[in-house]
Amino acid sequence: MISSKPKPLGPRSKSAARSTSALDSSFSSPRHSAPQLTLEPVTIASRSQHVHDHSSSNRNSAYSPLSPSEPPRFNVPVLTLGAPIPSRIRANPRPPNLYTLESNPIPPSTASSKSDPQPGSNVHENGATIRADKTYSPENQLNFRPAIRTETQATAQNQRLDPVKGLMKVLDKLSISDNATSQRFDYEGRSEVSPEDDANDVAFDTTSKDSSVAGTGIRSKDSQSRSPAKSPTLARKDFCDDNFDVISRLGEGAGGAVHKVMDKRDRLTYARKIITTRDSTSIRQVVRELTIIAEMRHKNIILSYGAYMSPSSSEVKIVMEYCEGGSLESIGARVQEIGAVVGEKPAVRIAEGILQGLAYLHTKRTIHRDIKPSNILLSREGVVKLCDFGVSRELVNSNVATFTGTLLYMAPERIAGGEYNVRSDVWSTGISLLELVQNRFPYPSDLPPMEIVLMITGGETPKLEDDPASGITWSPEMKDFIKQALTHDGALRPSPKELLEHRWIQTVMREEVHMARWIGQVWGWKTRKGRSDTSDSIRSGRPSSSGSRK
Ligand SMILES: Nc1ncnc2c1ncn2[C@@H]1O[C@H](COP(=O)(O)OP(=O)(O)OP(=O)(O)O)[C@@H](O)[C@H]1O
Repeated sequence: MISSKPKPLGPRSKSAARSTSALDSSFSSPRHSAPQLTLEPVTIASRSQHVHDHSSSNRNSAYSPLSPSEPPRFNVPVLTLGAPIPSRIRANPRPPNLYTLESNPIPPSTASSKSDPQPGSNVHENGATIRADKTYSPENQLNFRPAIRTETQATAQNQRLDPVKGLMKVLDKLSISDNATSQRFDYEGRSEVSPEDDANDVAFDTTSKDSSVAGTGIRSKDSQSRSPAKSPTLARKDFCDDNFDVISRLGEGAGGAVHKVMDKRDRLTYARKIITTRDSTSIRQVVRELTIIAEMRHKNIILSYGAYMSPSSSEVKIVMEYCEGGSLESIGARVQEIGAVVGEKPAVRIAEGILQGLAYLHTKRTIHRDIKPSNILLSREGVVKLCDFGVSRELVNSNVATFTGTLLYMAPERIAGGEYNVRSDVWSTGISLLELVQNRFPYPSDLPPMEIVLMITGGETPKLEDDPASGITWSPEMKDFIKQALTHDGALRPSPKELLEHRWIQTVMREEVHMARWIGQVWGWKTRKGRSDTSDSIRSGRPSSSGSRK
């Protein structure tokens, strides 16, 4: 028995990865033979703080930097845990967003002068080839439902140069319809699926009898807070600052902060994203985001309840469902913190949820364009919810060469400024998953952006590799899945729908995984009996009998 007292770790230090345990080991048969470790409670932020606040800023402040005497333990250039690290790479294994390049998709002047390409023809712009199945202009940015589109097009001349007017119109239309909370669509956008019918989607209701999540034995930590699904009377309501209590700060992105808020009128909890509209460009961005999210109804896409603009400020506030499970970024950090690893079964559920969400977006002619761990949320029941459509846009945006999103997760073709499509989101999914299961970013992280760009575009493709030192072995199917997702050539890379057919998804999805329990284990949520659900097998790294990592 090795006894290891956790040392203060850098945010993504790999020392924890050496003392791993499969987070799903309680309901799986791990293939790894991780050393048995006694992990003492880590000396970082309290568990309750993690449950309610997954902000990266909070998390970062909870960690101490590696002590100068302790060598960094994560690996370069890519994939094998434990290799030494060049001195040029600092201890922080993943930098913050290196940069996010944003630009207005079409300046009004350009838009008004541009002649619309014929559907089906190819548009060449800034080195990118775009299939112009549909044209993109500020006019249809301001629309979010087909019926309104026609009307808006009719008044396009008036609106083109008035983004504030367009924003107000979108805000006005955005409030959710009375029955929207009970309506979901499959990823083909065909059939409606109600949360009650969907066994995976027990989300939205922590109001039932005993505030526990169905079947999990996990009692809601915040029995006073409720999610909105079972309150049809309040499905449509007016949102304004006065009606909300801010409970905690969940995080902050480029656009603004996200808070957990509670509606004082009914004590329902939401996540509220603030976007500061400094100028017409950011207003256009907000309009784009609102336009996209207002259309989305899928269990793997964050549900938006409405938006409002504070009269006294230039802020737009988007009210959306609160995802108690946090982002993959916060989950990854937490998993590392407790000295565990994510097993294949939960990994496959997460992968499947992301791909279903992307496939659905594709049916809506949308690519996300900013898939990364902080934009992949999990509900309390462990259901994936893609969020942050601030930089996503319609597939046929004629200015697709606009270089947005986070560089680190960008597909090679995007970085190279070439043609891209929904398959670029698949690359970002592969990098995000690889980072999650390996507990480290797949590329050397503190390299100057240009060096990372060269690695990504130069074809240095990360792989999922076993970690013999920790006794971790991944299935060949999972390795192949990652390999397919990270196909360097965007044209050869599978689409989300194609990747859903991969045998790793197909086989492992058949196995039972209790994602609600898993996410409860990750965050150490209390069970009905009042004890933490972070089971002994997670803490100790106890290998299960058959030694499979699944
Ligand atoms: N609906 C939600 N429920 C719970 N947490 C959320 C929700 N939406 C966002 N968050 C948290 O807030 C953080 C900030 O979200 P946001 O979308 O503003 O920015 P980001 O994705 O982190 O960065 P950027 O927008 O700059 O790329 C996320 O990382 C996530 O942890």
